[in-house]
Amino acid sequence: MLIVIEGPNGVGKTTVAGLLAERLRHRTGQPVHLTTEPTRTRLGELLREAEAVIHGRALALAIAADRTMHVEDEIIPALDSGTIVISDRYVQSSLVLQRVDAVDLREIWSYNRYVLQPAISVYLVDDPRVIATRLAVRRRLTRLEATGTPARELQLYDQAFDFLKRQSWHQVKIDCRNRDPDQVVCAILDTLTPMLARRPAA
Ligand SMILES: Nc1ncnc2c1ncn2[C@@H]1O[C@H](COP(=O)(O)OP(=O)(O)OP(=O)(O)O)[C@@H](O)[C@H]1O
Ligand SMILES: Cc1cn([C@H]2C[C@H](O)[C@@H](COP(=O)(O)O)O2)c(=O)[nH]c1=O
Repeated sequence: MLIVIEGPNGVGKTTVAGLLAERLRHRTGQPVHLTTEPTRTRLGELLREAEAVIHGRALALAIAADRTMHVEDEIIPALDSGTIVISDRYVQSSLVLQRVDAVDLREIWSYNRYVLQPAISVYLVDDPRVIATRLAVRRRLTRLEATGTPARELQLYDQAFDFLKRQSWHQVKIDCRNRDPDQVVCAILDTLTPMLARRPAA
């Protein structure tokens, strides 16, 4: 089962993905692999380092190439061995961040349309003012964080959510307002329960 965690910069994806991995290991007794995009491969690390200078279409293509390798070399082998995979960011991130970088939504989709559909894409939302307060205390913002605003990102994420719905993606939108990370993870687990029940026992 591939679960992806999406949402604007600073909404809590990394925090929630880590906690969710722990809870799922405990609840299912099955192996859980936590991963991220850009990946921790040489290409992914290069993209993180070079995000300030690679932009627009070139970045969209490079991110899609990193994702393709991620799926083929890391995600599918883990799924094939019965492991639950959680990815911190996936396609919805591209449908937002590359748009912030002035690439058209349909063009971004054309670079991503053949990737593996996740079992569920979890979109985290919060009050843009709360997110802005979190970003304000960061020592350094990435180029794309500095270019967009939480309110604009949320607007683009909503559009990407609707777009992916039309592509028949299984998605859920989780409202994180006034919820601590534990409560957010409980809300995600509630939506995963029927899917987990259909998995063979460990
Ligand atoms: N539900 C929550 N309530 C309060 N604080 C939270 C919550 N979730 C995350 N945080 C805090 O918000 C900050 C940003 O969280 P995190 O790094 O997980 O966000 P992110 O979405 O992964 O950000 P980015 O995309 O920029 O990497 C952290 O300091 C984290 O402890
Ligand atoms: C998956 C994905 C990532 N990016 C860029 C945006 C940021 O510079 C980094 C992600 O860093 P974070 O610590 O997770 O905030 O990668 C992108 O432009 N498009 C994508 O699809």
